[in-house]
Amino acid sequence: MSEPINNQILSLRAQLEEHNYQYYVMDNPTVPDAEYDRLMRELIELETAHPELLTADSPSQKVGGEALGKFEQVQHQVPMLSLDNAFDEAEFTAFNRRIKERLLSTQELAFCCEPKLDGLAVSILYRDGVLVQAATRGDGQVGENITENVKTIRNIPLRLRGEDIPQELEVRGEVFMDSAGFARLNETASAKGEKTFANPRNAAAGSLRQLDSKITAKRPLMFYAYSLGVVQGAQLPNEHFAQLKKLTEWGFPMCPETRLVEGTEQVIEYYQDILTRRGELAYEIDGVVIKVNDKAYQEQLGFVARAPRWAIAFKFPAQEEITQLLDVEFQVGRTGAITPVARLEPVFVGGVTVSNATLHNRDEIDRLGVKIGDTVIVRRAGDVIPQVTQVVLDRRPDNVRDIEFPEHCPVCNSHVERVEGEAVTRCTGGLVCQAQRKQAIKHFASRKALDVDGLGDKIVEQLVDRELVHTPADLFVLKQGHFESLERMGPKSAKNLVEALETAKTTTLAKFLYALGIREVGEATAQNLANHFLTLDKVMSASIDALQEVSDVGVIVAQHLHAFFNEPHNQEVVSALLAVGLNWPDIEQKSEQQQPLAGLTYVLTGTLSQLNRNDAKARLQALGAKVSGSVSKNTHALVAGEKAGSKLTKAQELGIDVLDEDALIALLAQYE
Ligand SMILES: NC(=O)c1ccc[n+]([C@@H]2O[C@H](COP(=O)([O-])OP(=O)(O)OC[C@H]3O[C@@H](n4cnc5c(N)ncnc54)[C@H](O)[C@@H]3O)[C@@H](O)[C@H]2O)c1
Ligand SMILES: [Zn+2]
Repeated sequence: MSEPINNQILSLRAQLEEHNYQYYVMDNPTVPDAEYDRLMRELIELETAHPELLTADSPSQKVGGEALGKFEQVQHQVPMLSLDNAFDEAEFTAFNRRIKERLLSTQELAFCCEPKLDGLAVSILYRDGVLVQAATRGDGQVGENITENVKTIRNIPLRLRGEDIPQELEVRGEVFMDSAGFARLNETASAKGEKTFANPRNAAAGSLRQLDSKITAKRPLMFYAYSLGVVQGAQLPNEHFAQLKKLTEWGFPMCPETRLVEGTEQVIEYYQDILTRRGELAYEIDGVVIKVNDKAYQEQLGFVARAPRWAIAFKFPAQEEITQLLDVEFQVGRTGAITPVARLEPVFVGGVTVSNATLHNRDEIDRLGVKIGDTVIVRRAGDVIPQVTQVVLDRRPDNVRDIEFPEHCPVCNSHVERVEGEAVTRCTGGLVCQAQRKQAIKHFASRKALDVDGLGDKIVEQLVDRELVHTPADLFVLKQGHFESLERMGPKSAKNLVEALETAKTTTLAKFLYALGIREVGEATAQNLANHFLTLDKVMSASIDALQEVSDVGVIVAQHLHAFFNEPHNQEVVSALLAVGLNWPDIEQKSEQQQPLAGLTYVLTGTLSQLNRNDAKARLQALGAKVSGSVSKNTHALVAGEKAGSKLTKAQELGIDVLDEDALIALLAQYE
């Protein structure tokens, strides 16, 4: 009988040891805390049922973490312990009952309630009011000397303030990273292609345990004091809460949510209140810590192997859980962005059952290295949409499949486009895609586009929801009766709307191009396109290179334009718009006289100091010149600003005229 049990115990211990190593030594846990806590519970239950199998070196008996050899070691005079957990109200009441029995107390106890900050414990030693040493918890007996790093944390006093300064004072508390600082740190790291931290706790631990304190100094670390170690040469209050108050007088920050309460009912109220506000707090917490307030009682209760009997961590529902990635589907957003969505084996996390999580984009999938069938960690913090944060590689099954990004929009089947340097993949069917329809039609009718008077957002939404309008072209075939059927639409406004649509049919090429809602094509760009190409046909058939000759159009905008007009669905809508009668006056080609630089190609290079490059380009174009991106034998002249490079060399090789900025200004002045 006890043979298989012993094996089970040994296996649990081995798993927990490995998790401890990843978590405490590498600051890079491979499973969520909830999973770790379950394994620990299982171990403790087996050991309790079979006390003969309990050994002193079991992870259930030790404070996790060992001091790394790369740091000097610090022996703690008073051990730094862990905390026992209560996972629900019943476990908390059981804790209360146990201690009352031990204390032979029939009265409700006073408790100090504190958020359980998710960072790491440090001990900071002051001699005659000056910070002389700081250490991590380590294995509880021996920690790591991190004095220089701790000195860089802005809200830790280097010198105590106020009066009655003790000869020796050891303050303990949590070093943590607030949520905003954590997000910023990870954003910067991922922008640089560096490794990101799984959660604020690991970010805090990784930042504090640096050999170079200059690195620590750059990290957004904070500290809240929550207890005392050694104290010599001072008379302190004999209640925990009052001691914390004393610490604040000496200049230590204390968590502002700390409260003194009486009895279990008030503890539960406190727990509920903090749980409700969990998402609003500036930092992450994984529960609250409940401590017997009376120091004499604390002493009477004492310790077990790895935790005090007088305190308990009353945990919140986990925000990270482990589950299976069943499949990946692709959703199309209002603006055409295609987001991969993970379909998960449903799992209870962050207080709800989660079966979908976002995978953000293609880069994120690559970064995670995730495949369909993988075991993954899902995180749901507050109201933020659940995310897949990590793959548990140890638990990758053999039959995993790669995630294939679609080449066509899953909603409208248009081509998808991915612009270089952008993480997002988009549907190019802006005018037809059901997912983008409302947005596209609102934009089409907006004031700076076709300016359809009276076609407000609410009306567009109803038209789309009732399937009366699929593309902007459909607007123009609607009759008064269609509009009258909408909510809050009388015959008069319906009639006005039909007339407004009729009026809107006559527009300009620039407004028409803008109304199409092509990504990054604003009013000014649309105007430049119209001036440059003169006709819609020429805009639609222009190559990426030709598009870049237009002022204000760089390679990205050119790619968006090209992709848009090459999508057959969009071509159909444009034809339909022309068929229902959209029209605009011809743009007059300026006469030769007004276009003294007609037929000449200029290239701009280097930095211009008096003119803005785009303006210079636009002004040359207004005079009829072409402005190209590269020098060839067809180039009429090169305008070379400061620090001109290879284009200048090439122009010189080809014997092409080179103008400096002053010469360009003189040229423009001559004709403008
Ligand atoms: N995911 C993993 O692989 C993995 C591995 C090891 C440990 N863990 C997690 O760590 C836990 C064990 O770590 P632990 O031993 O540090 O215990 P703990 O984090 O559950 O509790 C003790 C710690 O709480 C912190 N704390 C925060 N606020 C406090 C306050 N107001 N008063 C007192 N202490 C406060 C202190 O740092 C203290 O050391 C596990 O329950 C698990 O959740 C996870
Ligand atoms: Zn689409």
